[in-house]
Amino acid sequence: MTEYDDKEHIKGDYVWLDLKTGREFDVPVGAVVKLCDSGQIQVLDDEGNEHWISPQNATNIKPMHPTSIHGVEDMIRLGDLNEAGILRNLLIRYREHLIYTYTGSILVAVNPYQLLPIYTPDQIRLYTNKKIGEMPPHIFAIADNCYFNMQRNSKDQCCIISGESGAGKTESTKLILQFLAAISGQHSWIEQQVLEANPILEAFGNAKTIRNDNSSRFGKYIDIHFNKKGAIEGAKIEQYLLEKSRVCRQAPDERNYHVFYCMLKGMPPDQKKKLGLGKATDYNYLCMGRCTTCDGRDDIKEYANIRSAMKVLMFTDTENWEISRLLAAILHLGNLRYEGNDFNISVRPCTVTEGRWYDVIADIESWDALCSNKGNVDFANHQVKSSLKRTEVIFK
Ligand SMILES: Nc1ncnc2c1ncn2[C@@H]1O[C@H](COP(=O)(O)OP(=O)(O)OP(=O)(O)O)[C@@H](O)[C@H]1O
Repeated sequence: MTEYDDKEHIKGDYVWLDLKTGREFDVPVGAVVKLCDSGQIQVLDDEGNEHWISPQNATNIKPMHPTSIHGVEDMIRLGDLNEAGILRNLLIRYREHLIYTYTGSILVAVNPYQLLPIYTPDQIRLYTNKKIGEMPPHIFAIADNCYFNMQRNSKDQCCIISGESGAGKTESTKLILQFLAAISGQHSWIEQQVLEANPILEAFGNAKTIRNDNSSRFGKYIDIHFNKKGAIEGAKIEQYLLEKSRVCRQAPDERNYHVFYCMLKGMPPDQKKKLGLGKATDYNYLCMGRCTTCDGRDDIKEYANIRSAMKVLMFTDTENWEISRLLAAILHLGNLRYEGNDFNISVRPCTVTEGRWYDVIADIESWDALCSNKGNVDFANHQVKSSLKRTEVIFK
């Protein structure tokens, strides 16, 4: 027993309150003693609830270590280094809009779900060329540390960003890139291209899910190359495990990839006419989740951003048009309906009973490439009733 957990509780003391509810994630919460009256103790917990603790339940409260009372910037310093201590530390800091906290060299970020004024050019300047710990915890401090370790030691550096869906990984990645681009100096075309790759990747690889309106449905590894002077010279982005099934199916309240909705909202009418495109609700592949819009996302504006990012990345007009045609063909193909003709032979022909814009579908030169990528799929041996599934197989 330490000195601080051996004493009588008095008004104003901070304690850990273990309500022992038996529920999942049952951890003690912080509380402050409001009253001590003939053995009974009244406490007010961090969530604003009052509790009376009888002498029989006195073991439900334990004194709090002084480091947990007002929180610490580096959780290594917590006297109560346990789940309750960590969670309370993050909570009280979060309530003061301090979303970043260190645990040694690891940065813990709590998603604020609001734009905080902590990513300005002034903040970038403040965090440039500082040792970790010299300034309050910040994602810029981690980026700065990597950059200067790379320069000082001539060694590659790596940041791993992990967390559950919606935790803020994508935003953190963008902030690190923004910081590196700002401090590496020259503001070159290459730097611009590295930054502008994001809107394109997000358009084709992010979607609205029930947990995150802009959920990345793939993992990525971004390799940034710096020259000897520390300027960005190039980048390579590798993507892993794209959730291909989303092209054909979406869970309730979820959307397909952003690019489809952006294209239908933002493409000029004459181009849409050529591709036979209508509105999102016209396409099976876009409305399975019964959700074609996304609060807080402006698909028209996003389409303009995608197009300008494509310009920066030097996609030609022909390439842009081919991409639009491919996207349109996917949507039309999703609207086709089939009927089997003869179920007695192994290669079962079928008739398309419903569908329009065959020319857009048939005219896609890349179909062959798409299908041959699926090398092992034997279309002939699938049941004709699963023709719809076959269409999906092409996309997956
Ligand atoms: N630092 C931040 N400041 C303000 N808002 C943020 C911050 N980090 C995240 N958000 C908000 O939270 C949302 C979800 O974050 P983000 O897309 O980065 O999560 P994620 O971890 O990449 O999720 P997923 O694994 O689903 O892709 C963002 O769209 C943004 O609104």
